Amino acid sequence: MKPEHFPKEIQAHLIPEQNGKLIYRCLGCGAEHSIEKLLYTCPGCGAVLLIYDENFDRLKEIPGETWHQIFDYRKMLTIPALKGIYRYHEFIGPVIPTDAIVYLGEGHTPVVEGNGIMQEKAGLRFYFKNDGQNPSASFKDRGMASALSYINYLVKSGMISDVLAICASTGDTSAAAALYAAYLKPHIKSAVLLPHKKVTPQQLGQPLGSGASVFEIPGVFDDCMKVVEHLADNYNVALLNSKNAWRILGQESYSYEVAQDFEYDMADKVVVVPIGNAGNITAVMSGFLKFYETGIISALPKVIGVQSEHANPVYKYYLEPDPAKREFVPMTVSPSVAQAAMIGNPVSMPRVIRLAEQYNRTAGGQRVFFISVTEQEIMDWELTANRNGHIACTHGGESLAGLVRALKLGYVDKDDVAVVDSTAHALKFAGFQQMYFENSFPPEFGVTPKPELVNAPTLMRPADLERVPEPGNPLGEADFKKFVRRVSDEIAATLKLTSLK
Ligand SMILES: N[C@@H](CCOP(=O)(O)O)C(=O)O
Repeated sequence: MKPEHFPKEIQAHLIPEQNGKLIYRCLGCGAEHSIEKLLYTCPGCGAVLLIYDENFDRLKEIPGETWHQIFDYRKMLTIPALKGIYRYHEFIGPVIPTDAIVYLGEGHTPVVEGNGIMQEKAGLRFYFKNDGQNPSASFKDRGMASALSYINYLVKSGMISDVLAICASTGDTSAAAALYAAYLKPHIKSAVLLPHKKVTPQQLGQPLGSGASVFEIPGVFDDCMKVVEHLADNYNVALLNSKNAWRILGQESYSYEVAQDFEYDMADKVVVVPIGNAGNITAVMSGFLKFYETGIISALPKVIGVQSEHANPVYKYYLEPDPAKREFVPMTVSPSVAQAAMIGNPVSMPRVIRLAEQYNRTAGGQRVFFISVTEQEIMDWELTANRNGHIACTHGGESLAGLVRALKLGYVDKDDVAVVDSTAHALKFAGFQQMYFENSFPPEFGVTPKPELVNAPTLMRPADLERVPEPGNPLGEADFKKFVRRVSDEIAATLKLTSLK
């Protein structure tokens, strides 16, 4: 549909204008800095930043119902720049002109309801939001679309050139960074730092395939992150981790989509996300707060942040009920099947502390909860979900395990409706499924397979057949007939099939 065919009152809002006045604000000293320079930490005190729109109040002048129509009508447009996360342009990057927006198919990921079996097992109605169906197969594409669109805008405006984008990664961020940077060739090149042997083969293949410079570093993600921070402080590089506040803006699209997916009715809703570097839960809280402040939603959903007990520094911080006594202690992580979240010192921790407090205060009571789950629970829930028609990754399993535990702890009510984040595609973490099926987990994971969740292929090679087909060496007609009949008979016997004759 063309803009002129939409209702008159919506036409004026349909194509967003370059607007807003964005600034970086320091979460430590409160100083404000211009966005014309790429900043990751406050030049004054070194604390992390968030981006605020000084003209945000103009968005409140549009009634909530009108915003619903704007976003709903934008769904029907065929303008690529507005097909992804920038459907919510006014909230994500109002300073970015539409011709600088990079769209690779990110966002608007499916929301798939758990079937009857799963809902009964979980104890409440829930949906998976499949962020593995983003272009690089994880939610990081939301943040990269935002960060790289902004960098593209700076390049197009002549403010920067020959950008070397760099990140540390447990595997998803690097795939997304390399993909978006490759699209913006030759202006942007990328380099990614990965902890050696701590990303899956699929994740290692992604930045290599996109042409990034890939560096494997001894240690864990937290060590890589320190190197990237050092590089960003001392060299001319663009840091693409979620320390870069533009990433957070893009990842807020997750909340906007959940709101739109549920017709902006967030009462009795629960949004469950795993926590690693903590950029995601930061963005989720920030996004819902912005929609609430502008009247687009009239209730704040509960937000549940889930961590594995092998990497749960955020959960441990919130174990202390008295906010004045809480102290954040980075932890040494142990091997985890939720490998992308194997992070002991999340860079966004100060943002989580700030936004969780604001979220609960705005809601008038506790709406943000933190849960820790075992490696066993993560694997069991992931495999159970996938046996019931989902494509959840281990982090999806972690989220679902967290939801079930939150229900038991009374944070969630059985009549609530939950949206569970599967942050990446199951295929990225297929190796953990294989370890489960083969009972080959190293002892430090603490995972023992449940026989009913184990699966393995059966080789059908009837012993009495002298010859079977081989590539490039087909059987003669008689041998082939025999082969088909014998293999069919064995499959039928194994599956106890009833004969039609
Ligand atoms: N899980 C992440 C770790 C880095 O997170 P980021 O959001 O700060 O980039 C990954 O996939 O690398």
